[in-house]
Amino acid sequence: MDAMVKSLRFALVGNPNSGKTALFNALTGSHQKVANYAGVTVERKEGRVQGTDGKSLIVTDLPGTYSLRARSLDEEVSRDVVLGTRKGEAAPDVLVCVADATNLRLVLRLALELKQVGRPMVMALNMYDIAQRQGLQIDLEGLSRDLGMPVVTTVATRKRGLPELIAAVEEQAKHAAHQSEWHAPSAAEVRTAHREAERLMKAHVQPPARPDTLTGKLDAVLLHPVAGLAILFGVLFVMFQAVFTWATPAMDGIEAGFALLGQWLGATVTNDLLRSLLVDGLIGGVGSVLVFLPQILLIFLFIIALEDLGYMARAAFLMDKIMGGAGLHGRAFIPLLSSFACAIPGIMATRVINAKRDRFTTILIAPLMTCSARIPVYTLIIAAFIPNTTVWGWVSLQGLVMFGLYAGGIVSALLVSLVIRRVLWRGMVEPFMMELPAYKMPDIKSVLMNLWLRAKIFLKRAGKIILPLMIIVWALSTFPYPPEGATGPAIDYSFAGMMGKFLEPIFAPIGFSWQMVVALIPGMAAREVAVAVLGTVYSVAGAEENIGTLATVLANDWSLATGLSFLAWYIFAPQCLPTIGVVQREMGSKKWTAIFVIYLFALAYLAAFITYHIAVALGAG
Ligand SMILES: Nc1nc2c(ncn2[C@@H]2O[C@H](COP(=O)(O)OP(=O)(O)OP(=O)(O)O)[C@@H](O)[C@H]2O)c(=O)[nH]1
Ligand SMILES: [Mg+2]
Repeated sequence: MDAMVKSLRFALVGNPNSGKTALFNALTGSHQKVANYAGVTVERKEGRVQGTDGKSLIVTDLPGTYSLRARSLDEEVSRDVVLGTRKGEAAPDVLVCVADATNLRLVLRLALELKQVGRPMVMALNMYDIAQRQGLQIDLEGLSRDLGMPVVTTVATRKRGLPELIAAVEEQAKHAAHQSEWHAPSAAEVRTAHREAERLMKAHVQPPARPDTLTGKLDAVLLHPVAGLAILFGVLFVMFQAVFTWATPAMDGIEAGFALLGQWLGATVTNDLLRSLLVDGLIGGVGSVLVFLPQILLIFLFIIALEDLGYMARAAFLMDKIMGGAGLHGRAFIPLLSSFACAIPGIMATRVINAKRDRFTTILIAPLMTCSARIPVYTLIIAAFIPNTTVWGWVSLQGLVMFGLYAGGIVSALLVSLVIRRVLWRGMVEPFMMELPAYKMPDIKSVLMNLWLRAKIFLKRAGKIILPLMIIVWALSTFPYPPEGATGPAIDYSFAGMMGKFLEPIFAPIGFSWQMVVALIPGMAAREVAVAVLGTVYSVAGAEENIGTLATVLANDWSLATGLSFLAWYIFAPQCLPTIGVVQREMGSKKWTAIFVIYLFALAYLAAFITYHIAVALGAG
């Protein structure tokens, strides 16, 4: 019989950055993205929570919103779930209004608006730890009485107050929802709600005894138009320096490990074919990508810590002028920032931008932000062609080039946006007020958890995408065997060799060899596959004479001009089928997807062409 009883469903609604997702994660044990700025969650997420009597409850995390009068796609999601207007989906049994306890004014208005919907409600005063630290006095009973709903306090990041919250939800669920048709509030109703919220604040909330002065003091410097921008560039600069200097020992260790494993396998496996598959295909291929894990994690460590600190919202504020000048909406910053991890969540995050044109512009340039899958490609080519020296005494030249590649992507994105604004759609960019969260010390546990999730994503890709592809690539570069008496390396006679040579003329003008062409095709599945393919192709081609790392092999085989051209190609080329799929879904148009793919390939070819020929002219051919 129990299975027949429908699970109790409740939804977490609240202002952006109030800790809904942190609460959702704490309740369900999931690891949805949490960060200290508004607009992180753009989709609903469902999870299960253990109730008090062993029955499980279903909880929905929602994008942040200030009102049910939704203005963007993500706010529409929240409204539709709250009102139960989605097809085949009833409204949740209970609404939990999640509030940042240190910032109640706006959420009280939302709570009053939500009450009009008529569902049973609970108010969760989250971030109660910060409120207490500040000495903020909230009369919980009075607030609860006036709001007409239970008020519980929670600390999502420390899992405090969760049983009380669940108990309150279960208790409220016993009250039937009173039926009421929600209608968008009139101006007069908005004013009334505003007055009522002010009254509640006055009556029940005493201003903090120790207000947060740190945020203001830090912002005086960090938001300064000159000093602030200088600090922002300084921070990014240090990040890339660190990536090249700190990651090296770990990378060397992993590399040495794979080399040993390869040697051992080479000596123990007697079957030639199997040995080639293991050594050339798997270690030469997948191993050459896994080496980059330390660097990827270091970059993420920086990004996650800066996000948690609340600094990234400041970066958005600082960049707003520059972005606005290039015709980008201020809300484009966070989606573009997410794209540094991967363009897919970045493109989805554009849902917070309400004007379609601003949103489309952002989608079109999102892949120009350097995603983590490019790190292996960039690092490999940099290690091969850029000497590991310091300039000006202490700056790592390799780190400087990496910084340049990231900057190259950003500057190109701004230029493309400028062109789109001039050619496709003119008109004003909507003004936008960025909300600045209070600074918070990053939570070490959650930073480490986030890093671990990143590592898992990277390793999963290596196992699920790269590994199977490498088996195919290895087979294509091994068969058919060369004819009797052949003189060249075996790969020249293989299917891969034939394909590469067939397509080579297209890429010859930008200095690519046929081996690189072989790498580009499976590289469409995921960018870092190109590194794995190069690893396999070169290792199949001549394991004997090419002792040393892949980077050394490339340095011997390619000219500097070819290396630079490959880097330029990689800034632009839309070499990632999953991204193209998401663009199609989010733009909802085949025509726009085609424009997206064609313009990026055209830019990639052009950039590589120019780079190659300038480099050759300067004597790097
Ligand atoms: N100190 C403290 N920090 C918290 C608490 N709850 C959440 N945070 C932090 O607050 C920030 C925002 O949390 P999120 O869960 O991303 O907020 P959200 O409401 O889901 O935000 P959106 O998805 O943008 O609407 C993160 O940096 C969290 O680590 C809390 O109870 N105490
Ligand atoms: Mg969220």
